[in-house]
Amino acid sequence: MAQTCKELFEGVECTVLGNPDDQVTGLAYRSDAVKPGDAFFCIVGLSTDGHSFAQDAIDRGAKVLVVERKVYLADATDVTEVVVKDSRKAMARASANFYRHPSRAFDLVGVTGTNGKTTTTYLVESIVREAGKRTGVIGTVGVRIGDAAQKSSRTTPESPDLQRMFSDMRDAHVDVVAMEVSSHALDLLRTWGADFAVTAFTNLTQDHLDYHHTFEAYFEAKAKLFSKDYPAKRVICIDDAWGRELLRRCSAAEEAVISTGFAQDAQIRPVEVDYGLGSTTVTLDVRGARHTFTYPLVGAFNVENVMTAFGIGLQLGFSAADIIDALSGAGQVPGRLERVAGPAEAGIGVYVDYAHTPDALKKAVDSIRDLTSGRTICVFGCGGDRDATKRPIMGGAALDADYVVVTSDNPRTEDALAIIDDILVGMVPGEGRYEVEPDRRRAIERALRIARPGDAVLIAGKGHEDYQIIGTEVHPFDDRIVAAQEWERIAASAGEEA
Ligand SMILES: CC(=O)N[C@H]1[C@@H](OP(=O)(O)OP(=O)(O)OC[C@H]2O[C@@H](n3ccc(=O)[nH]c3=O)[C@H](O)[C@@H]2O)O[C@H](CO)[C@@H](O)[C@@H]1O[C@H](C)C(=O)N[C@@H](C)C(=O)N[C@H](CCC(=O)O)C(=O)O
Ligand SMILES: Nc1ncnc2c1ncn2[C@@H]1O[C@H](COP(=O)(O)OP(=O)(O)OP(=O)(O)O)[C@@H](O)[C@H]1O
Ligand SMILES: N[C@H](CCC[C@H](N)C(=O)O)C(=O)O
Ligand SMILES: [Mg+2]
Repeated sequence: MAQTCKELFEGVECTVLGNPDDQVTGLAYRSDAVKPGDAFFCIVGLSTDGHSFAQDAIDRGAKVLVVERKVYLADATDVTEVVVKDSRKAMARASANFYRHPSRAFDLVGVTGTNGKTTTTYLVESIVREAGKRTGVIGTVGVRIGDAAQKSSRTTPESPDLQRMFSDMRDAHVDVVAMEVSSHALDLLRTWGADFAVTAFTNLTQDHLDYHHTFEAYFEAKAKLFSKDYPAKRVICIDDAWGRELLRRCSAAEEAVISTGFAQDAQIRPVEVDYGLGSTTVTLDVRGARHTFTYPLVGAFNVENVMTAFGIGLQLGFSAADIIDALSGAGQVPGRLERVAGPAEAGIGVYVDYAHTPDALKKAVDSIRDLTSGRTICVFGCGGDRDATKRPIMGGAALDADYVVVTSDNPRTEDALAIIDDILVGMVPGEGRYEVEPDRRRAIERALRIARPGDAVLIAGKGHEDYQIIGTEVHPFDDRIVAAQEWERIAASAGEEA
């Protein structure tokens, strides 16, 4: 794929210093990833300034530099400089231009909110597939085109990566792409220039205050997906005040909105819910029509996700009957209340879940506790180099369980014990109902040893992750595998003792 500078920057306000007919063969935003013929975007970042890597990019063969200020490289006369106001915005638009607006070739669904994005995109995927259509999925668990999966290091990739994925999906004749849109992505313009058919909101509770600083700024980042920058049909869960505010804004703009939630005035709302251990039966009122069905997800929060997915399905033009068939047969979302098989035979429910925010942890613990006859034991920790203010609140939320083993998540470059100290600040009223075991494998073992038939163990925070980041090293670690291994060891030693 190659384009002239002129084609690449169509629609971008810019000054081209050099030859506008120069051919660009690729896009890069990290100097060490530059290939000969690339355009390199110099981005003023949060920790460093991409302009200072311009020479490195040229040394690696960059043909075009996109800059917010001229870098005047003395020995780079054959390099074209494109001066723009905002490198990120220019990068997003140029990426869409470079791949020739692939998101116009399918229906793009964007799901945002603090929790529930991954789950909702998986449910949307089931709905589309049930109708015999092709899907693409982009999010925390990875990228999928039909059944072909790729790993991805971001929930929402940077714009050149995102548009390349869209282009691959267009080539695969995908009909609908369901993607998660993180608040970082909206703030950093990763989805700028993408054409959405439907955008959906799940909820807003505390997370990422290290990045956004205030709740209002966090909300306004999410709200961008519902602004005139992203015209689309909308689905909004109105169970919190932020969803209601979005509904107000979209209704004022006379947009096609479906509201969902437990709220009495939601257009899709539950009339009756019967929560089971492995499934839930719900009667939904869908704009006046009643539908009763059973689907294989548990917990009240998943009722919200199911309703949001239902709304997205309707906005995409699928019938209620097809949506219900799909939701009834939806598969397990990896690492979301995923049951570990071994202990189940001994009457102990062990669940791995990705709850890594206060609201998610509270809801996950409460959902398990409500379904368990015995005690609920929770193992969790908090990630390092991320919002530290959520740690004590998560400590308090975990105490909804009968017993808690506080451990490490991904400490990253922070001291694991210091993170645990932050968590314990919120656990004072729970004196005697928790213990600390910083080694995550030992903590999981400990919880499994404490559990008796009828009890449940919730291992929270890492869900589908198959690694643990300690310092800057990435070690293999998968809660589901570790729990199965530790259970096997415990069961074997119990067998020997008997
Ligand atoms: C907070 C955040 O999102 N930061 C993103 C941001 O980094 P930054 O502004 O700090 O960039 P920087 O390090 O100052 O560098 C400035 C520029 O110089 C470039 N550079 C830097 C070094 C070098 O040697 N050469 C070089 O060219 C960088 O590529 C960058 O373009 O821009 C970079 C690319 O330009 C991203 O890689 C980076 O994501 C970092 C790695 C990250 O961890 N992001 C996470 C928090 C994130 O986005 N998470 C959300 C999930 C949220 C959720 O669902 O819970 C996600 O969507 O994944
Ligand atoms: N609608 C919801 N409301 C509150 N908590 C939820 C909801 N849906 C899921 N959760 C909880 O949040 C965890 C993460 O769910 P999911 O992965 O679907 O969310 P996400 O928004 O994609 O998260 P991330 O920001 O990490 O991408 C689940 O494991 C569960 O504990
Ligand atoms: N998308 C989330 C993932 C957190 C998962 C948790 N295991 C951690 O490492 O903190 C984030 O970047 O905040
Ligand atoms: Mg996700």
